[in-house]
Amino acid sequence: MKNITFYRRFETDILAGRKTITLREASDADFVAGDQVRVSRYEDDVYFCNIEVTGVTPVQFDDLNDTHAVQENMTLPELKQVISEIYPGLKELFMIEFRLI
Ligand SMILES: CC(=O)Nc1ccn([C@@H]2O[C@H](CO)[C@@H](O)[C@H]2O)c(=O)n1
Repeated sequence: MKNITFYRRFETDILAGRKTITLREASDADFVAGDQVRVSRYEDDVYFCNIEVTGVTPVQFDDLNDTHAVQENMTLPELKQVISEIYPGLKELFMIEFRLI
């Protein structure tokens, strides 16, 4: 089974179904719809759930909108700030949509 990690501060939102996408750089977006993926925390690799990927779509940083923010359980300025910290200067992102399984 493939694996993906999330920063631990997002674990609660993911488990509650409040965060249903993640925006990643290309090297971290090697998934296709239907993939079942093991999810663990980035900091300590502790497993916390499995997800099914429901879609992978390229998205430009400048095209991020309120729908993306809602799917991340953030405001749009918060989301842009978070992404700018994780991927400084990166314009081409990939939206990985998922659901808990
Ligand atoms: C090693 C590494 O890059 N790990 C990442 C990368 C991203 N993300 C989250 O995805 C969304 C958009 O980027 C935001 O909620 C991010 O915090 C994450 O949890 N863990």
